[in-house]
Amino acid sequence: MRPLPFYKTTRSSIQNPPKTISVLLLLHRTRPKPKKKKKKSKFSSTMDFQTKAMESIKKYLGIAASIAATAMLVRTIVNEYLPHELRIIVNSAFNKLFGRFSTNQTIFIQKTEGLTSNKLYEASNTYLCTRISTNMRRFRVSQNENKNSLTLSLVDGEELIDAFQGVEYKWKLICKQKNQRMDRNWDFSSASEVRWYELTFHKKYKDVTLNSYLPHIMEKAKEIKAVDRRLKLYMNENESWSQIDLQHPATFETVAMEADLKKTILEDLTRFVERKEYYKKIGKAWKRGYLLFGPPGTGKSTLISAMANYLRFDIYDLNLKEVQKNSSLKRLLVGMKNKSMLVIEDIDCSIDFKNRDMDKKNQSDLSHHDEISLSGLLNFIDGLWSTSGEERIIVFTTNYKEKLDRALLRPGRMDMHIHMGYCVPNSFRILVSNYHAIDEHPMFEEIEGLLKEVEATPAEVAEQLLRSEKVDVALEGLIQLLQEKRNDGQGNKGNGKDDKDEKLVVVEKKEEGGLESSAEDHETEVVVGAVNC
Ligand SMILES: Nc1ncnc2c1ncn2[C@@H]1O[C@H](COP(=O)(O)OP(=O)(O)OP(=O)(O)O)[C@@H](O)[C@H]1O
Ligand SMILES: [Mg+2]
Repeated sequence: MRPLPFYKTTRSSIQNPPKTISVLLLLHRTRPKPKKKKKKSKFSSTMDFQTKAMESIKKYLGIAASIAATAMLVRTIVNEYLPHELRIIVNSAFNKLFGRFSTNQTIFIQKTEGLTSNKLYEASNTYLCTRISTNMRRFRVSQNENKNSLTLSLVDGEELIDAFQGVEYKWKLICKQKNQRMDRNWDFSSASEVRWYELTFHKKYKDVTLNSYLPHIMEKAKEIKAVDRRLKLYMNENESWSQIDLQHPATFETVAMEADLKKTILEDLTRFVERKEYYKKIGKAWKRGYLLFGPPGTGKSTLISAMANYLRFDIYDLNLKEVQKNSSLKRLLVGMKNKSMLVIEDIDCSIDFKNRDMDKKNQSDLSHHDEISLSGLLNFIDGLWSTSGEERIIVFTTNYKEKLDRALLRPGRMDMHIHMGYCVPNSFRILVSNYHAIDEHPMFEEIEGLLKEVEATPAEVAEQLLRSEKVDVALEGLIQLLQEKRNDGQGNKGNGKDDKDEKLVVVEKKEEGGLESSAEDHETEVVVGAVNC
């Protein structure tokens, strides 16, 4: 017999056990001995194995989750309550410990760095607005005063997944109220809130992130801002520029001109902005000149606005009558920003430009030394000014190309000469589609026939089209105007000053002496879209 636990075993007690003990003894004796189990395999069946495996996984996941939760809790407490120095020590210990197990790396992009704003944060903000999906659980929507479309953005704590060159990036915006315990080094600004982005990616893509992804975001943000920003129209008063928002709605779609010419100009502008490296290589200032000529009301100013809207360039409308001296002119030109257009309208009459010989005389005459002159303007545009900025377009307009000084027309000065002519059937179709949104009408045939006979400017045609919202009434008015012109004989083709066989002409002076020795490098004359009348 085996001794009972906790009972003092004496001979007499064994022989005469107390009553309760006897019962227990009985029970103890009568309890069937546990049968020895046959040795089985550890897992009786596959099911058993799977269940055990699941249980173990659950157990370990549970442990891992509770470790992570505890770690997060400790970390929060540390960040909230510990003094700065201690916090750094504890945090770096945490990072060392958990960093070993993590394959990810996280970059913090704070809104402010010290007192200044962080450009990378601003760029990320702009960039991420374009990456938000409307399928996200939560996102912010706003509408800017200057924009027609809605802007979507991230909300605090929401994650956004982005991809770049096959790498996945996780973005998260964090906003925190600043409190006294918050690290003073964290944010010096007076804002009551601190914000930052957390950018997480696999650590093997650290180099791609720093060398390609972040620069890509900066570049994209620049492009987005360029499209969003309001264009400015600068005008000179005395020696300084004053600015207003440029709100001219003209686009290349709405400018009424011959299709081939339009295409040529568009391609030329696009090539110009894409050729930064080429200009650098040939050692030429990154600028391009356009001379727009044609009768009043043919769309020269409209085309300038369309060019500015297309390139997203500000316009500097230089009134030369306001400028007395060459030195003032230089000051104004130097004050221009990059990515801008210098426009001098009616160059032939905006200043009493004597011919260049007179200019030379003036320069030798001390009394006229600083007086504004054509050579002063051209030399400055070609010389110092060109090298002080980038991406500049210069546009001169005139109603009388033949009156212009030869210096203005010489090759290399104005790269393209664009003739804006009277309204032709093609331009009429664009105008009528702009104003009345129609492509066909029974009266078109008569109008187009009349336009081939008489000279009417697009401005005149546009004015008629605007007279009534009813297209029939407007077109009848236009027919009447064109018939009157024909009957008067004044506007008949062949009589006017703008008597040309070609409605639209581009005379392009190609760049000379470029390193790229191709046919392009020779001076060429291109006639585009000649429409015989
Ligand atoms: N080619 C065109 N395409 C579209 N609209 C035009 C065109 N030409 C003229 N218009 C209309 O006529 C108006 C006057 O045109 P714009 O001021 O562009 O002519 P301009 O050639 O600059 O004249 P000016 O020589 O007198 O300065 C514009 O506001 C526009 O409504
Ligand atoms: Mg004009």
